[in-house]
Amino acid sequence: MSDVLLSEPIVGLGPSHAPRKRPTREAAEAAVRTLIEWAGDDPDREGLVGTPDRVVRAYEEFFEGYRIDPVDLLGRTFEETQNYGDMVVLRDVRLESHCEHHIVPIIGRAHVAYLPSGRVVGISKLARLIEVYGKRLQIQETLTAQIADALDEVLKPKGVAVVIEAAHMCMTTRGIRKPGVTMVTRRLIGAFETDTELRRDFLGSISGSREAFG
Ligand SMILES: Nc1nc2c(ncn2[C@@H]2O[C@H](COP(=O)(O)OP(=O)(O)OP(=O)(O)O)[C@@H](O)[C@H]2O)c(=O)[nH]1
Ligand SMILES: [Zn+2]
Repeated sequence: MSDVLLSEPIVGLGPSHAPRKRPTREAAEAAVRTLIEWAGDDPDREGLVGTPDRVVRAYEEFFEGYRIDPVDLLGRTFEETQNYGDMVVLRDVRLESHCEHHIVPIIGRAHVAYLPSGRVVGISKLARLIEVYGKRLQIQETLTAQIADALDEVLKPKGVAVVIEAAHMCMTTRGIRKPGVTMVTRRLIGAFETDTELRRDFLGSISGSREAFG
């Protein structure tokens, strides 16, 4: 199997995302073919003959977050805010990721808040930040921490809060098979950690938010 250098390196904050080599597309398709055979089917039958190509294209979509730099994403900020200083909350952002243990979906919702110190970021960039880290192989704790830390490091606000509620298909469709179970994780930084009233405000503003697991 010959390796080619990624045209764009895997990027991100934190030590686990150093630029890496990745295998060729042909090698990736061959691996899917092997998995089809492992499952017990014939990769040459009509219905499956295009599947390795489709799976590799799906992987490009599921994991495109490795090729997007969250720092660039949050780079454009606005300072003309009439000194707006209260918290900004984006709630009920649908979250789609893949569990790094079984490579099956994690589906849920994320709530992100920050307390600006002068600068604000375009609201869509918060949703994009969730996507960048969601479209990588993850465990929910790391995903939560990465989103919060990126916002904190780039925007340098007075505080950041991230809450994720998600269902893990590796727990619902296999293994222990417990449908309806959701995992809740949170990362509170700065004022959200130290100011009890602010934290209560934030948690109140996301409670009773709508269902997003469908
Ligand atoms: N903490 C945490 N655990 C996760 C997450 N996603 C999946 N897991 C768990 O990761 C664990 C992997 O356990 P292993 O014993 O190595 O794998 P396994 O034999 O497939 O485990 P089972 O799922 O229990 O069948 C399982 O307990 C999963 O439920 C996550 O986001 N955070
Ligand atoms: Zn899993």
